[in-house]
Amino acid sequence: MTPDVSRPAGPFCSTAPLILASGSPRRQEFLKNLGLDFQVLPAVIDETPEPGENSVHFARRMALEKACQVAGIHPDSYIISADTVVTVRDRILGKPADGEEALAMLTALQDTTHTVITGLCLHHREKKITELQTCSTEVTFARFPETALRAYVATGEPLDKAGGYGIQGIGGFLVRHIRGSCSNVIGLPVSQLVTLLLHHQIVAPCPSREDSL
Ligand SMILES: Cc1cn([C@H]2C[C@H](O)[C@@H](COP(=O)(O)OP(=O)(O)OP(=O)(O)O)O2)c(=O)[nH]c1=O
Repeated sequence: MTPDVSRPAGPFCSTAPLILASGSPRRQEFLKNLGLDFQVLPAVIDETPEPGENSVHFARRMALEKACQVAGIHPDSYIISADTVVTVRDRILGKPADGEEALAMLTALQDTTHTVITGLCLHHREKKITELQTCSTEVTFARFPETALRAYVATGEPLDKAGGYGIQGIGGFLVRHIRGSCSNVIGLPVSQLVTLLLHHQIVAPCPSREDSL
């Protein structure tokens, strides 16, 4: 593989075959920034909550199902998967189906605090390793006129994102306060993930980086 010279080398190196079971460009970017070599293999699963299922259970179940599906094809690799949902007043908000649903989600989040929950899974079928964790972040939105929300939806940014916004992009204007991991809101609790990867010795600090100080 040709190294990407425009990107500074990340602080870690992979020590085992690693698969990201996600089509999310944000999750891919996080792993690239860490310096990891990995393959991308998005899982295709039914992402519908069971009746009465709470958000934490749902996000964990989705992350586990994504990992297990890809493990069926690659039982000899470590698989990372995640699922991010927004929850407000006991409702689970996934990705909006269209602009109208995105607007309804953003309206429900106005001037209030919601929780962003990510289920994170690290799985290796042959080694019988399944780590399933949760990360929660509280996000408080300001209030804006409906015309502003409509104009934001028209940018197209909300459509592939849970809750109908992207904190890392234009949607940053919606957020008055955040408590907890920001990377978690963007789809991957990176600090928690690196702790897991180091614990299982799947990544190591990159020796060339350590020596170049
Ligand atoms: C709230 C919020 C969500 N998101 C994204 C993170 C996730 O990619 C997405 C939630 O959908 P997910 O179903 O978690 O992930 P995905 O469909 O993008 O990818 P895959 O199912 O293949 O793993 O919303 C942001 O990028 N910024 C935000 O501020």
